[in-house]
Order: sequence, then structure tokens, then C-alpha cells
Amino acid sequence: MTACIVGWAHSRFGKLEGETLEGLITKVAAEALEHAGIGPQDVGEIVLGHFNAGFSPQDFTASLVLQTDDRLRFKPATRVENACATGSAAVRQGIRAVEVGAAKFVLVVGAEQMTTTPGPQVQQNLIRASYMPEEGDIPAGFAGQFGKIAAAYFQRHGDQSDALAAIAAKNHRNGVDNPYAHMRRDFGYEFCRQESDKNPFVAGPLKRTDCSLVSDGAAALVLTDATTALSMRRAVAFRANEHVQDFLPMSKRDILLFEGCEEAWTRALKSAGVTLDDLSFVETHDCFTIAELIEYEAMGLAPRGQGAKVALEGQTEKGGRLPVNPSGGLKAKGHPIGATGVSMHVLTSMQLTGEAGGIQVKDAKLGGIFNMGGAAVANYVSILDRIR
Ligand SMILES: CC(=O)SCCNC(=O)CCNC(=O)[C@H](O)C(C)(C)COP(=O)(O)OP(=O)(O)OC[C@H]1O[C@@H](n2cnc3c(N)ncnc32)[C@H](O)[C@@H]1OP(=O)(O)O
Repeated sequence: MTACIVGWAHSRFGKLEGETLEGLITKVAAEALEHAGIGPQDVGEIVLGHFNAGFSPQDFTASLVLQTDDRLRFKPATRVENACATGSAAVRQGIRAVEVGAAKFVLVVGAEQMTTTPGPQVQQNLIRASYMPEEGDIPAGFAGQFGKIAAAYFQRHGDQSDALAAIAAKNHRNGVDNPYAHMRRDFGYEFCRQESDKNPFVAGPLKRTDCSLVSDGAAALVLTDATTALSMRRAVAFRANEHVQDFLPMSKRDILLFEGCEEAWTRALKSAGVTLDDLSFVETHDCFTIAELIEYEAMGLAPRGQGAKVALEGQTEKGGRLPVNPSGGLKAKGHPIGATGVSMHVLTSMQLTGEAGGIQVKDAKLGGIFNMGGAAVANYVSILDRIR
């Protein structure tokens, strides 16, 4: 049974002063139900993606979704977590509930509140999603981890600073037109390329503009089966949804290959019966610019070691061969961990239904999504197709 997205909601991402985790969750949940044209009583299952790891004193958060409306009381609700791919883990859990016929309508919510946590503690919380015995002491948290990956990539394939700056500049430029984005500033290539007081090195060869943002935010969507979806206002179908989990320690893998990402894309394209060239755009996990560069290679846009060419030739710009991160990506849109994967599915659905406003990719027909937890540990690929 094919699962479909039939409604959604997205909060603004950023430093949301005066907002609470509970407020974010209940707001997007209510808006997604309204967008789908169903009531709380129609929901058969609830899945919440929430990473936490110390960002909120409140754990055990699935029941917070019930506070959206009294009619959600007694509905099955579960929180799922898979590091920075937590949102896609929640989406996949929801798809499963639809596929086995456990629920006609599933409400999937992703949320995180990160900016109330002081800087050094943010890094300590995030690094818990790495292999602690070997990687827990890396300075600068996940930026440190990806800084090591970038340095190793530079050693194997040469200095990639130009390509990383091109990726950062592209995503910041795209983010300007996204009303949900945390940062809507077009920094330009030169600013991203040059070290400066405003753009210092953070870890290894990665500067501040090579890093995703620390954000608050939430997104939600409603899933149902294809038959029901065809009778609703809008329907975006999962042509494919794949999950590939890899070993946690980086030492057990060639970390420059992102093999889990490659495997997830291979499986998804095969199961959808399409090639990369059939996709209109991709939302990919640019937690750091080096990740987007390696993902170009893992998804098959460039041979190994040649991802830079894709960036420098503008192939992934909005009007290019395959637009990547038209939303601005994690780089400009922001990265509230539990919300990110859900947000990617929401924004892709908006693109396919022509509801993406300023970030609309012209004639978008088929959208790809790659959401990643850790350094290519949790790998989720979805291929979405509008059917109504
Ligand atoms: C698999 C995964 O997904 S792992 C990814 C998990 N997420 C992360 O690791 C988050 C990575 N990012 C970060 O940790 C932080 O954004 C950092 C370390 C890069 C920067 O943080 P800080 O140095 O504390 O910056 P601070 O918050 O003080 O802001 C200073 C300025 O830089 C800007 N800024 C902060 N972060 C960024 C960023 N990532 N990109 C661009 N500008 C930024 C701020 O807006 C501010 O600008 P202003 O002076 O004009 O007001």
C-alpha cells in the first residue's frame, strides 16, 4: 500500500524567542490537520520526532502532541529518535503504520528547541550522537567531527575550499526566498570563501559559513493511503522510502565515502524505477558543506573525488542540472534536529504541489530527499511524486 502526504505545516525556523517546545509541537500539529482537511478524531496514530539529548528538561515527549486537542487523548503516540535523521525516522514510522493498515491517518510531527541551550552545551548534546568511546572528545562537537572529515577529504583529493564556499553561497542565496528560513542573508561567494572576523575557522578547514545553524523549529505532516489520498485536497505519494543504517564508529568505515548514503540512494532509485536525471530537485543533508559535497558523489552526481566540479559549475544551482537545496538547506533554513527530516518532506511536498512560493522550482515533478543522522550513520532517502 503506497503512503501519501495529504497535509502539512511548518513553523518558522530560528531563534524563536518566547516559544516553547510544547507550543511548537501543538501549533504545527493543529495546522497540519487543518491543511489536510481532517479533524483530530480522524487520526489513528501519532509519531513524534524529537532528538533532545539534553536540549529540553522534558523527555518522554510523545504525549505533548495530544495537548493539541482533547480529541487526541487515547490515540497511540510514540516518540522516535535517530540523531539528525530523527524527523525522517518519524516519517518512516508513520509510513509503516499506513502500510500495515494500522491507521487511516497518521500525524507525524518533528520538533526541537535548541537555542535556549548555551553554546558549549549545544556541542556536548550533539556529540552524544557520535561514538563516544572514540569520538566523544573531539573539540567543537559535530563541527569537529566534520572538520576531520573535510581535512581527510582535502588530503585525499586536494583543497576543496572553493567548492565548499560555492555550496555555502548557493544555500544562503536560496534561503533568502524561504519565509521559514532561520537565516535569510545572501553572504555571497567571497564572504564564504575568505576567513574573517565574521567568518572564522570553526574546525579544521571548515569556517562558520560551512556549518548548519543551531535552530528552534517544528514541522508536521499527515499521511494516509493512496486510495484515500486521491479523494483529498492534495496528495503527494512516496515513490520510494529507504532507510540504511551503518556502523556508528567512524573507524569502522571509509568515512569519505558515505556508503550508507550511496546505498540508500541506490535502493530508492531502483524501487522508484527512476534515475537521478528524472528528479526535478533534491533536498539533501548539508549539516556541513563537506557533507553536501560528498553526498553529490554518493548520490551519483559525480565520480568519487570530483564533487567539487558539480558545485563550481553551478550544476546544483536553482536553474542548474539538478537543483540541490532550493530551500536553503540546513545551512540557511536551519537545523532543529528533530524537525529537519519532517521539514524536508514538507518543503518537497510544497514544491510538487506548486505551493513553494519564492523557492518554487519550475515544473517540479519528482523530488528527492536525503536526511542523515551522524556522519552517514542513519541514512534516509525518499522520492516523492504528486498524484493529485
Ligand atoms: C549529522 C548532523 O546533522 S550534525 C549537525 C548538528 N548541528 C551542528 O553541529 C551545528 C553546527 N553549528 C554550530 O555549532 C554553530 O552555528 C557555530 C559553531 C558554527 C557558530 O556558532 P557561534 O560561533 O556560537 O556563533 P554565534 O551564535 O555566536 O553567532 C555569531 C554570528 O555568526 C552568525 N552565525 C552563527 N552560526 C552561523 C552559521 N552556522 N552560519 C552562518 N552564520 C552563523 C550569527 O548569526 C551571528 O551573526 P551576527 O554577529 O551578525 O549577529
